[in-house]
Amino acid sequence: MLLLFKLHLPAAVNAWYITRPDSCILSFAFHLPKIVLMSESLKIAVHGAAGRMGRRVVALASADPSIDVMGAIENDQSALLGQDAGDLAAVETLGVPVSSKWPNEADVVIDFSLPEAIDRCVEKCVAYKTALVVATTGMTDLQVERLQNAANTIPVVWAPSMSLAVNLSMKLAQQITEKLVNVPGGLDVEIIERHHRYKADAPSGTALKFGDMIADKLGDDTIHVHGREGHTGQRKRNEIGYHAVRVGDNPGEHTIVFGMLGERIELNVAASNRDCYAAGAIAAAKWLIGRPAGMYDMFDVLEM
Ligand SMILES: NC(=O)C1=CN([C@@H]2O[C@H](COP(=O)(O)OP(=O)(O)OC[C@H]3O[C@@H](n4cnc5c(N)ncnc54)[C@H](OP(=O)(O)O)[C@@H]3O)[C@@H](O)[C@H]2O)C=CC1
Ligand SMILES: O=C(O)C1=N[C@H](C(=O)O)C[C@H](O)C1
Repeated sequence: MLLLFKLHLPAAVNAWYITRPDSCILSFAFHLPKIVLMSESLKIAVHGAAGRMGRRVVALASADPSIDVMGAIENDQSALLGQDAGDLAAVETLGVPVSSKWPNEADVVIDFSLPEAIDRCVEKCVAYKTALVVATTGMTDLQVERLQNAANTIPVVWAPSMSLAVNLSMKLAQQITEKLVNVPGGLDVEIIERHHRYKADAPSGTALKFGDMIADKLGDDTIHVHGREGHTGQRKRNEIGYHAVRVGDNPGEHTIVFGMLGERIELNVAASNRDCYAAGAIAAAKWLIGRPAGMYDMFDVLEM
């Protein structure tokens, strides 16, 4: 029997190979990419599998015939340990129990967890040379540094929003800023984000990324101001203001206000449900397989 597999190499070599199964080398040593047998399903483990996002990833991934959801990782205190991940996600029973044990056979881990959970996830993925999609927001600078170090060893996609519409809007926001940065009378940029009442971090990772990308075009002296209260004095020319609204079950909405004297533009991007993020993370997982170690984002995945 012959098996087909695809090999992604750092250089311009990226081709289809044919080999016999008994001569397959499943992974190269340190720094080199895994070779994934394309005749097999992509083995995905979900970190934070019982959470709001984890359940949607399980639901969408289990409906994809090219994916085998083989791990559903949760914290060792979770009341949901042992429950079937498919049942929790309200799809078919998958025979994959929610567990705190790390599945060492995964090709990719998709993480939608919490900052307090991310370090172990990164360590395990490095230890097992597993590709990693990180969607968790609110990480500390040190955690980001650790993730960046991990990307020297494994391929990582890291983005505060996996949504196509959000990533496109980020590019549009940069273009708008570029066009308006020197407008007579000056430009005021404010970012309003709205999320569900359960969200733990503020402002959203997405709002911060919008702010960073806009600041790139505004200039190095940009000041990031989080909310306003009291006798604040006049707004400074070089501020970006952030406002975090927490209401009901909003799955995520961002409005970037570009205010000028006499007119304004509001760029609004809103999710109707969480599937835009789950689908984006699954696309990132597929894209990541076979890539060399490195830090990637959704602009890479979406080729923007
Ligand atoms: N990049 C993107 O596109 C998106 C990112 N997000 C981000 O994803 C993260 C998760 O969001 P959401 O699903 O709403 O949050 P949830 O709180 O619903 O889910 C987080 C899950 O992680 C679990 N968890 C806690 N500790 C650990 C651990 N040590 N190991 C494994 N799992 C653990 C939690 O379990 P328990 O409840 O028992 O603590 C919970 O089930 C947030 O940071 C959010 O901002 C969300 C949407 C889109
Ligand atoms: O917690 C959420 O829900 C979301 N978090 C992400 C963020 O902080 O940017 C992405 C999305 O907006 C939903």
